[in-house]
Amino acid sequence: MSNARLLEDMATKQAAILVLADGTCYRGYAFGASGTAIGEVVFNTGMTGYQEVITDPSYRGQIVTFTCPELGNTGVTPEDEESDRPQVRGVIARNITTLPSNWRSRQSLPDYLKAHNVVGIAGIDTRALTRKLRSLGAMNGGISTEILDPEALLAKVKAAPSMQGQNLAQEASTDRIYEWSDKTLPEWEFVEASHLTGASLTVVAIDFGVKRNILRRLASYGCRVIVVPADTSAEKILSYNPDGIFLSNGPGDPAAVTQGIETAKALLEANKPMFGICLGHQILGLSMGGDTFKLKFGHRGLNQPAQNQAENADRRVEITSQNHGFALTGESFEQSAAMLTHINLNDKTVAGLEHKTLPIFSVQYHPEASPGPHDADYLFERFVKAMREHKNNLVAV
Ligand SMILES: N[C@@H](CCC(=O)O)C(=O)O
Repeated sequence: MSNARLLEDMATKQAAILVLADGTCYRGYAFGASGTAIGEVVFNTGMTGYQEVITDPSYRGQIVTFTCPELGNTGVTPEDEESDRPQVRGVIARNITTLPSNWRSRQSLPDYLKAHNVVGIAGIDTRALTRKLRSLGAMNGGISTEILDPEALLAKVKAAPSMQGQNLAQEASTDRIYEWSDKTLPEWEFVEASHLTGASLTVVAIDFGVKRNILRRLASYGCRVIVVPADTSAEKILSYNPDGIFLSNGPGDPAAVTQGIETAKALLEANKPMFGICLGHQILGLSMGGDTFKLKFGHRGLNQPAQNQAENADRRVEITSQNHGFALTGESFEQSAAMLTHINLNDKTVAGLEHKTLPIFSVQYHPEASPGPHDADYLFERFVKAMREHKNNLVAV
């Protein structure tokens, strides 16, 4: 979109402002709901998948700015939601399309956000904003269509809590236990290889803010997936006699999810296959004696390189989908029960772990993609294999 068109849009549309905690103010125009949203401003560099990002529970409490220059082109499709509603506090875009071109779309992005009371601001140079966040670090910010005085909005931004120390997993979690069944899962999504069938395998998935595509990928192997709230006790989880336990992604600071960490510790004793993704990976790492820290600006995008450290993997690099602001400290595992299996090649942070003796492993990235590349999808197969082997061994004993 040309600058002239941008200026014209800004003249005809409702004004909105974005203020960062360092006092910088950006002016743009509103889309979605009117109002004010305050949260941690983080950038996502993916060129596709705005709908999956907006509905990903791991983004709770955050205002997401997209470097993708235009959002809304493919509208909103209910089957593509990663949860039942938008989870982000607010959306920052360079440009917004109000007339989607996609036969599957049921609603435009602005209408969807309006219906769910999510404030958006467009007309922002999101690439310049991203460069700023990269050099100064992710910080709180606010977008508003009603407080157009930058100083007044800045006061609200300054009063907002930092992401560090926030336990958001409980509020993102389910409040009831349910069995995942995806009536919309197409036939071709089921894995055909009979030796790998997950039929007769039961997985208990601890929901810290789970993305639907993870549950879909587990179900695609034929596993029975029982989803339980974040505060479910190890005893209750084990009462389902699961063949494997899955720890999901989720929002907030992993170190603050103390109950989840205690549960994971107790589950380690059960000697069952366990698999963790993102927050679930961090919680598993913390339960095995590791530490976490806050990254300067996080990893959120679809092209993060994770290198497999295993000898037999030949240092293969997986291009991965990521969304996290915290990470495990590599050194904290030197004396622990776990070892590092993957590292992020961009900054050498921990991207994967595995228990030295038990069938327990986890990754900081999102093998279910949605959006993103499928390089790491083999991890679901690995989990199903681990559960199958474990079950066969129990039968053989
Ligand atoms: N909330 C955690 C994990 C994110 C996730 O599970 O997607 C972080 O920002 O590091």
